[in-house]
Amino acid sequence: MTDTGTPPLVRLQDLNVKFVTRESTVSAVNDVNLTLKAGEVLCIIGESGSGKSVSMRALMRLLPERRARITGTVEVDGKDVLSLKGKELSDLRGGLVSMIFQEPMTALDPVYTVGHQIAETVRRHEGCTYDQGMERALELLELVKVPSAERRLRAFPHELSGGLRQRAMIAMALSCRPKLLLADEPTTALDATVQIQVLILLRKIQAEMGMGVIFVTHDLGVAAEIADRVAVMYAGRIVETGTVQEVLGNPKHPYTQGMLSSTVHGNMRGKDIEAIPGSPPDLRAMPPGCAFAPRCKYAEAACTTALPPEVIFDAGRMARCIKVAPDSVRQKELVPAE
Ligand SMILES: Nc1ncnc2c1ncn2[C@@H]1O[C@H](COP(=O)(O)OP(=O)(O)OP(=O)(O)O)[C@@H](O)[C@H]1O
Repeated sequence: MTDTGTPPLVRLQDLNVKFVTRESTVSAVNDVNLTLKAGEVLCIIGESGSGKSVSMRALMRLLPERRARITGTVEVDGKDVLSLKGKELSDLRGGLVSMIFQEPMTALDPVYTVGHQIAETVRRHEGCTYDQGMERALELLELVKVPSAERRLRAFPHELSGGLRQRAMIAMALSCRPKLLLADEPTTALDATVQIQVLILLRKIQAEMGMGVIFVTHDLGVAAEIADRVAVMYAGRIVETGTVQEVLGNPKHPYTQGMLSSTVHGNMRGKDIEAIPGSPPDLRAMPPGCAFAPRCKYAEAACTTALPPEVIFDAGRMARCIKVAPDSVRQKELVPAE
């Protein structure tokens, strides 16, 4: 439950995803706990391979069913996503939840005009006529600020610039009036000016529609721009959560601190940028203790033998690090390694 007594829009509880092949098992997502309230923007940040996309895909059940072993609880709008079948699952994907990606051509079909694709989606979803669908397509292109929207309805995706294609994909994603939008690095491929325009637009539409958004990025600047709350992932685990101000302004986990000091931001002229040494662990052979310990300048012996507990500071403010835990927690709650 949220503090207003309503169930959260998204609840992930002890989510684990393993990819099993004959040769190896990849622990891509480990014991992830997250909630998202309706109308809130959560950014999941972390470097490549940290499990951000796999967590999003688990939410929409878009992982290869035979290879991906998913355990735990995934609830969206009170629905138990992992047990949905057939029509219930397509209602989730085509209505309640929408997803936008870095590459718009994964969502847009190159052989149909932009207007046709949006109109068809609206027609199927709302049971209206094709012409009504086309009217809504026009409204949606105007909503995402595509200039000369009427003319762009008749354009094929390849006739649009990268920024306009991104806007067309957002229009398409909004066409089913989703309660939840999953955004997987949707602005990463755009140049900085276009990126900021798309982020501001998304934030505005999200607030107007009261839509929940989970936004995946490796870019702290993007998180600062769009997020209400932030979850930092490292090697498949959430290592820190909090409001965007708390996490970026007062990071508690050494990994978050390292990411911030290795990022160029504000007026850094004359200041050193400090890269985090080393690289993330092999997800096929995870170390027994904290996965960040081999790269952490504060690591002590205990960090390499037992998994650090989630240290909760306030509702929603957590860091998984024994260095920030009070002594009582350090003595009692160190979780033995599996
Ligand atoms: N279908 C799959 N089969 C096997 N392993 C996979 C599969 N999909 C993802 N993985 C592995 O799961 C791990 C997490 O991947 P994920 O795509 O979630 O990372 P990410 O944080 O989103 O990174 P990026 O920013 O590069 O997209 C990676 O090691 C990846 O190789």
